[in-house]
Amino acid sequence: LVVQSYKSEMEIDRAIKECDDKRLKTKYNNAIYVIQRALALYSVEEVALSFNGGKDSTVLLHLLRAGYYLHMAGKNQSFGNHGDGETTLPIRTIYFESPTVFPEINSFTYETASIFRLQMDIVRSDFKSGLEALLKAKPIRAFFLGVRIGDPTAVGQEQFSPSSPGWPPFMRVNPILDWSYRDVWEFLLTCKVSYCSLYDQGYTSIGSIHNTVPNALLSLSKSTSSEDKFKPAYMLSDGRLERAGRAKSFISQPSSAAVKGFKNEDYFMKSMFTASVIAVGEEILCLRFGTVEDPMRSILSRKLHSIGWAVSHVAVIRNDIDSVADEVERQKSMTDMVFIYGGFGPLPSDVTAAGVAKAFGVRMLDAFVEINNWLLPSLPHTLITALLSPKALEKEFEECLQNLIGEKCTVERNEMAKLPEGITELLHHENLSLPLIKCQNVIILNATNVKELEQEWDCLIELMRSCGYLQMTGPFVSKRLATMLSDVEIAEPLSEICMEFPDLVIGGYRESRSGPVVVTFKGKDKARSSAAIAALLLENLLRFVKTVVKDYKERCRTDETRTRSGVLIERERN
Ligand SMILES: Cc1cc2nc3c(=O)[nH]c(=O)nc-3n(C[C@H](O)[C@H](O)[C@H](O)COP(=O)(O)O)c2cc1C
Ligand SMILES: Nc1ncnc2c1ncn2[C@@H]1O[C@H](COP(=O)(O)OP(=O)(O)OP(=O)(O)O)[C@@H](O)[C@H]1O
Ligand SMILES: [Mg+2]
Repeated sequence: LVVQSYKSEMEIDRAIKECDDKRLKTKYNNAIYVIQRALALYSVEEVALSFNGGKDSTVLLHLLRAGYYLHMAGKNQSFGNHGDGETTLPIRTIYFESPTVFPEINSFTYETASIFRLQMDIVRSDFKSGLEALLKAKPIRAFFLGVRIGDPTAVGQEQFSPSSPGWPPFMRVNPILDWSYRDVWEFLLTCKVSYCSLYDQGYTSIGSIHNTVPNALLSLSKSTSSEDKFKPAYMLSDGRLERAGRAKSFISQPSSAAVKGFKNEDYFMKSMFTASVIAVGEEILCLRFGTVEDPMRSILSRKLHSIGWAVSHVAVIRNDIDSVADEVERQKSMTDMVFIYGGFGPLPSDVTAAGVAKAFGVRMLDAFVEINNWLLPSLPHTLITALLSPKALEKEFEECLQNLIGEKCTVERNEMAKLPEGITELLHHENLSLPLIKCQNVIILNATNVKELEQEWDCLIELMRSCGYLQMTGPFVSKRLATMLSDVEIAEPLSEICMEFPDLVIGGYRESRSGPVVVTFKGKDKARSSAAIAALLLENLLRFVKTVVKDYKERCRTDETRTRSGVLIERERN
């Protein structure tokens, strides 16, 4: 039995007011201000606390208790008291209980609800439909959430943010949006409130049982094993690594990115990792000069194919922030990973990073301030995957640039050191003079030619593989058939084969107007492509015979010597 330490809302307020941590006091006062604004805007029935037993929502619960107490005190009204000295928070609490939640989180949530006498609604469907049903049944207009800057879901959010398009209408109130990992632990420890026991076992951010492990940076032994002992979460000195115990999830979003002419792409894209490749630059677009070739696009696509990824979209766009932002915004939600290059160099015309920032709705960093003393922790080899603090990040990038171009860099250096705020990770490799920039699922490559691209790719693969960002699957195998049959003649048998082989992408193109139609079969399993080809040949046998007869008749009529007998020549290409 875990006995939670009970603290009254007055004690919470007092603990902060009496501590000598100025930063925590400021964060606390701001959060209380946001809570009080929300309580002034909405009635108690119209607000709800979104609570899931995580550390951030535990902070939020106690802030809300204190905030509600102060709000009522301001109105000279008393807080709900049961006469037994215990108080209750009359704000509805919502818990989305999932079957893959840690039992420790679940029991902490229920225990907390019981101790603080929360009216807790348990929702067992997904967030969106759960919220839809809830809003129909209850007068809720705003939810308090423990979202913090740096959380993947925080991008573009403010302390008051309306729900996203496509979600039911409500206000998201984020009182601890600007709190750091350290602030969260300062608060929990200063107020001496209970938190879920998993945080004492090395968990630093908790998702589902399938994607969360203790944070390896808290491990007490050198080699990681299942019997490892871990330090408690509050010992993590670098909060940027809070999510290091979270596996990256790369579930492909149902992709509507069409690869023209490919019949099975919907099925295919859903079961594959997909990437888009975006080239930025007037010179690549050939809009004005029409001369520069860009072999990088096809090389990048081939490299992606070689690790089993499908390239679902390739674009060349103009060198301006809005074009980059529009394209990145579309592609980042359509594909698993976006690779962007060009528009990036020691010129003030660099717009790629600014466009990426705009696509995510974040700012570019301005002038840099001194380096934080907790920058560059001694991480495994050359990789820093942390979400660096904006200032530190900028400085770090700037230093790399300075090493690279030395004294020559003047004004442009500062321009180049600007990076999207809060979403940037720098990927360092000893063979790269400049780190690669990763903004969530967008990778900004610095390469300006094929040789540089190949080197960056090798480093990227090594780095991404080591931290699980890029899932390698088997390479694609592609087989081709060339036929002199007309498009109309092959359409029907091909669509039948497509239905029979949904795991293959089957497409067709013409090498020239009068040349053969080339049918391509792409998939992970060579035997499946061969089987599809065999089936197509069989399917065609009858039509083939018919065509020969028809050709013969036509030739007799027109005296034409050219045969259209549709000889199928099998070629193979890996
Ligand atoms: C009360 C509530 C409101 C939410 N509102 C939105 C929203 O407006 N837009 C959105 O994309 N996600 C919304 N979500 C989903 C969250 O962004 C996020 O997916 C969820 O908290 C799960 O986070 P996790 O995947 O890190 O566990 C909401 C979730 C909750 C609990
Ligand atoms: N299953 C859920 N039920 C109710 N609210 C949730 C749920 N999942 C997330 N939330 C809301 O979203 C906020 C942010 O979730 P997030 O996972 O980042 O933080 P946490 O769970 O509180 O802490 P941790 O980062 O340690 O997991 C939570 O504080 C909570 O308000
Ligand atoms: Mg969580």
